[in-house]
Amino acid sequence: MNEPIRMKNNGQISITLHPKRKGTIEPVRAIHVVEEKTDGHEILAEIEEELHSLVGLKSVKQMIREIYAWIIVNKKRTEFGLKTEKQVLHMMFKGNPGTGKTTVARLIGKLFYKLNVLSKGHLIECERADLVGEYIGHTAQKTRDLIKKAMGGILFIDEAYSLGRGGEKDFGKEAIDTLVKHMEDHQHDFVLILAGYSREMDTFLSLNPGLQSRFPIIIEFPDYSVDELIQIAKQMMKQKEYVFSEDAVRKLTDHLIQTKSSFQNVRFSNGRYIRNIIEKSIRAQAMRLLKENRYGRDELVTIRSDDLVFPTQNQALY
Ligand SMILES: Nc1ncnc2c1ncn2[C@@H]1O[C@H](COP(=O)(O)OP(=O)(O)OP(=O)(O)O)[C@@H](O)[C@H]1O
Repeated sequence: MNEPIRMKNNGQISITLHPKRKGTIEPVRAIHVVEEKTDGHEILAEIEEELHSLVGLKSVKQMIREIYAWIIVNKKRTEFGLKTEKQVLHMMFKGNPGTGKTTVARLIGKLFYKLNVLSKGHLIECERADLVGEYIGHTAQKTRDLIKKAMGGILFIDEAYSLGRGGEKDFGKEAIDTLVKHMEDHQHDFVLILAGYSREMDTFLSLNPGLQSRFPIIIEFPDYSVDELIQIAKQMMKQKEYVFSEDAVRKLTDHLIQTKSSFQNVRFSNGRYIRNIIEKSIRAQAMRLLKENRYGRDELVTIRSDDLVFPTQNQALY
């Protein structure tokens, strides 16, 4: 984490400032304020490490690197008094459930905190019901309260298209208007991410033409391939200190091939589906071990093919 004041190798004192960050210090004449020279590389290394832990998402990773480069270069240009592009960082994430949208939003929060773009970098996740109220004025108040909580961080609205559901007369419109007002007034205090399924988000934007230009960064999250889903599964298992037997990997692969083909063009819930299988299978393994009364280390960590529990068709959807 950045310290507000740091002595550098060359004897200069660097102050890292953010207008809203607690404990920051106003620069005084005697102190030469310089931009951290090493920070950029350190942050990039940390970000690369985090990106590495995400399976697939090649174009998402590329986009994050571009945003990173854009912020750094803009900072450097400012130092030389050069013109910079207006840095609007509100974003739209389009993709099916479980494709990593929330995970990436959290990562972007961390990145912006490290780059001093946001003072806290936390994520406030919400959906229509959290924003929309029941009477005139209630929605604006609820929306404002959430924006307040998100100050210094990211306001992530899942299934954002549902705000446009009821048209002009719906309170969703009031929520959109309040959001738009605040994203202009507090442009540098929070980042708004609207997330949702691609098709619905496109319809939502076509019905609210003024919105599109306010979200210059649009990231598409594709469905994962079977190979990627297996990698995600192995990674989740590793984090929980479990492994699949070879048979279990084969059975899971076959199941995913079959499920994905039967869900073509429908919303398959990707990483969330995998997490579901793992949680259910861990419980099934525990029942088996109890029955067999076998508690060796290998037994405790291994999920066998007959431990695997697959969700029903409906659970695969959302
Ligand atoms: N690329 C990935 N690498 C590793 N794990 C992933 C990846 N994508 C998703 N996951 C895992 O899958 C699960 C669902 O991901 P996440 O909640 O980020 O998806 P989402 O797109 O926000 O879904 P939803 O909109 O349905 O909430 C999480 O447990 C997450 O850690």
